Amino acid sequence: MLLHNCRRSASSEFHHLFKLLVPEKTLLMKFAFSLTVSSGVSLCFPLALQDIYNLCAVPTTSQHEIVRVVGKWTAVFGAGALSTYMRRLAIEDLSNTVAMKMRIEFFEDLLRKKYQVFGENTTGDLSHQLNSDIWTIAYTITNEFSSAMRGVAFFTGGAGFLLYTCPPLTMISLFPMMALASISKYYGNLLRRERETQAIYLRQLNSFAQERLVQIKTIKHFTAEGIELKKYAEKQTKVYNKAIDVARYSAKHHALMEAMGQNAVLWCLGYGAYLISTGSGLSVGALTAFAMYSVYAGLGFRLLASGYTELKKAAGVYNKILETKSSIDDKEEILISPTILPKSTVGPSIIFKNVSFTYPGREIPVLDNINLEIKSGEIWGIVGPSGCGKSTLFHLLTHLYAPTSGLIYIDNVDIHTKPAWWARQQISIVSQEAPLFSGSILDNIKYSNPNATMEEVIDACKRADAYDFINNFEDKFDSEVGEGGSALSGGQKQRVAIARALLKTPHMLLLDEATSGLDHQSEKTVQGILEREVKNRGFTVLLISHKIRTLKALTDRIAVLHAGKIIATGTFDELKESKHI
Ligand SMILES: Nc1ncnc2c1ncn2[C@@H]1O[C@H](COP(=O)(O)OP(=O)(O)OP(=O)(O)O)[C@@H](O)[C@H]1O
Repeated sequence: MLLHNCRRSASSEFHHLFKLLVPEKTLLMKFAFSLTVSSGVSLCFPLALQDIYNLCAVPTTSQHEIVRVVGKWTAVFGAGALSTYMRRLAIEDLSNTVAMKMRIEFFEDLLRKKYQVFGENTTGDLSHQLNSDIWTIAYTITNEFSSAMRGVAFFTGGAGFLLYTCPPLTMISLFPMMALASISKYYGNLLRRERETQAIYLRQLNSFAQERLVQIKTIKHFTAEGIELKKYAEKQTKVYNKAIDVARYSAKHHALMEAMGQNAVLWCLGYGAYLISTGSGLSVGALTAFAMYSVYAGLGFRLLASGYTELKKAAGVYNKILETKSSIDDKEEILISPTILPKSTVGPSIIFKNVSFTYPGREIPVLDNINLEIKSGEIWGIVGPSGCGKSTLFHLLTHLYAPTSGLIYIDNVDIHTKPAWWARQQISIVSQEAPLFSGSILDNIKYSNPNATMEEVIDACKRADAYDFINNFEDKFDSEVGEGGSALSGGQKQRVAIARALLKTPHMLLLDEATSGLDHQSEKTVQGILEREVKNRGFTVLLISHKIRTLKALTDRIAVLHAGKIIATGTFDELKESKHI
């Protein structure tokens, strides 16, 4: 019963895996055809040897006969070489096609994943799955599958020939193969378990390295290179030790397989020699072909066994990918080609009604029964001590998370009755980090509006006070910003981020401590830009700031948050009077 279940689960695992090949019908047909021909031709090799040996055994053989036999087999092996070429090409095409399609589909799945479920996997883990794991699967279901199929052909062809020509000899050469079967099964299971652990260690190493390289500046600031190197070396040693365990089992497996395979031939030849010596009628040519077929049968068995082990491993890796893939509930609708909204004359109203929120996996609510009514085009300040939930309010408005209870309205529309992009499309957010992508300044600015004209880009840059410094760069708008914008100063990065936010023609502007990471001069510049833009109105503004000057100069009203609750709302002067700010 247990065995039956194991077989059933292995076949359903493989079924999942091979479904990946189904769409590639043309390539599969090329592959199947070339595999059949090349395996068939390989199986003929011992027959060719048998022919030649038999010619040698007859001293009166004519030269013409030798040329004819050699010519016939040369043509057969020529066709075999052609089919091997086709098979290799079809396999490579298949693996790369499967990997390409899987990667695009997986990447799309990641982009569709709701932000709130994203945090369950580290980025290192995801990029390992996207690159390495998908390649392992694509490679295995093509290359290893091809080897396993050749194994089937060699084993059945070889064993069939043996049985047909001399059953007693067959029993002798197949006996070591029975031993091989149980050895392979034992080591196959052991290796699969060990390799799974090895893959986990490798992923941990990958995630660690990726995070450290992203944070290289922090490492340098804390002169922590030595500590990080030690940690990396420890993790790498764990990977190495596991790899050696795997290698040890694998080496034992191969050594036993080799010894058994050689013994199969040796015992078979020995017994064959005995049969010839007893005058049984067995020819030297037939014995040679027989010995070669027993090699084929052994080799076929070996290919089949290792193909099976590798396919099981790939099935495990594929299961992990299927687990990472989002369920329907974890996905959100995405815009394939973003549409830019027309400029609004006045921004929308925003209402938070009895909104409470607890982060997934946490128990204590971060926001507790928030009620806020922001009128169309108003500028609101959000203030409160660190950790009181100010940024979380923005996360809910931009639909990155859904409230645990309560409703959020934009222009009297409950945002959760709309796809997530509906709210995001109307919002531009400028935060402390100014996250940029590697690429040119122009790429980064047009990120919010890929169809913008150069005039619109220049206008946004002028409004963001970025035009002059961009123009002073040697490559102007084509200048590279470096990874994460590392080739720009903090103030320049922030101004590029503001230009990008403005080019989107937002209906709502969310400013999250947009100037707090800057030096005094840059802060003054960026502050000035924001004051100018915010005063221009045309959008509703929510701004998180600790700066009294900003709050006084810009806001119509302010909400004071404390431990996730709104404890006061009013104008700057009212709140000053009541000593809330
Ligand atoms: N992704 C998250 N998962 C779990 N808890 C989180 C997450 N993000 C924030 N928190 C917690 O929620 C609380 C509010 O965080 P939030 O970033 O909203 O505070 P804030 O008022 O903006 O703080 P600051 O002024 O320091 O930026 C904090 O206690 C924080 O630890």
